[in-house]
Amino acid sequence: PERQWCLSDFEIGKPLGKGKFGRVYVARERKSKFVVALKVISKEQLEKYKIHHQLRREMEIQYSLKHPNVLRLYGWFHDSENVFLILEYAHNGELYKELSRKGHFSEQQAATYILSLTKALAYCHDKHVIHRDIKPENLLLDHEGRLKIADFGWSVQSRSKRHTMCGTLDYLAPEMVENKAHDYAVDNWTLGILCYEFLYGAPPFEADSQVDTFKRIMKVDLSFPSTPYVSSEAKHLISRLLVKDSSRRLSLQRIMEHPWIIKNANPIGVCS
Ligand SMILES: CC[C@@H](NC(=O)c1cc2[nH]nc(NC(=O)c3ccc(N4CCN(C)CC4)cc3)c2s1)c1ccccc1
Repeated sequence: PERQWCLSDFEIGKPLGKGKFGRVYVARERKSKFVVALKVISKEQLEKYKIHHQLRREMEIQYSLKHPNVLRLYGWFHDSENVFLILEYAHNGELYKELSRKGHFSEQQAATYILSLTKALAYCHDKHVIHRDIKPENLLLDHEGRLKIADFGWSVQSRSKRHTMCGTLDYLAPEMVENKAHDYAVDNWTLGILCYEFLYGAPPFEADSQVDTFKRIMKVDLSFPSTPYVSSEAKHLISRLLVKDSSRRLSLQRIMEHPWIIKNANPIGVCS
């Protein structure tokens, strides 16, 4: 069976990030010198926010997923105060930092990331997992610049549960904004949002207030700026994903076969 880990097995390095629940540090396993990311969640927080079931689901889901574009969960352990998740280390950090640094991605870079995401989501949906919280903050880059989906804190095993979402509305599909039962197609909508944001540098329904974003999502108030230049194939793909009726959104399979993806994406998932 998997060996039992404990904190003294690791040398803890610098903090990598802070989420609503917990913090992540780079760490190195002493014997193998293998570098990981250690996510620490205090048991006090688990009690306070009653997120045991969410954490358990995140662990079970992420532990079972083994895909090149999904961040691995290698194991976990706990001590008297904390629960520790031993996660794959993504050496190049958060994709959104690269996006804000570059302003927007080239069509090749954007298509490569969208293809990686689509393959990862097809794999997750195959295992009846809906991530539901795909946004640039949850996308990491490994040492080769390969995209990794992280933080399955909001994912569910196919049955859609009622829950309150926190954070930005920008990525929420209409059925989630309306808190209707939703299905896998929410992730397809989000792919449309991300494709737009990768190419233009901002999400399509951004507004000054949450209420206005809400209204723009419900109206699917989509428009394409004249700069930067974006090909009509890219706009076609985005328009076939940002569709209110979830049953009419382009399927993951059809995204992989879309002319813009075929023409621009690097199939090995890494751009030169
Ligand atoms: C996605 C959020 C989630 N994060 C994880 O689970 C995370 C899991 C995981 N594995 N590897 C990571 N790597 C980094 O965070 C990272 C950040 C910056 C880096 N660089 C800075 C710039 N430099 C030029 C190159 C190196 C390198 C690695 C993270 S974050 C989370 C959830 C709850 C609490 C905290 C964090």
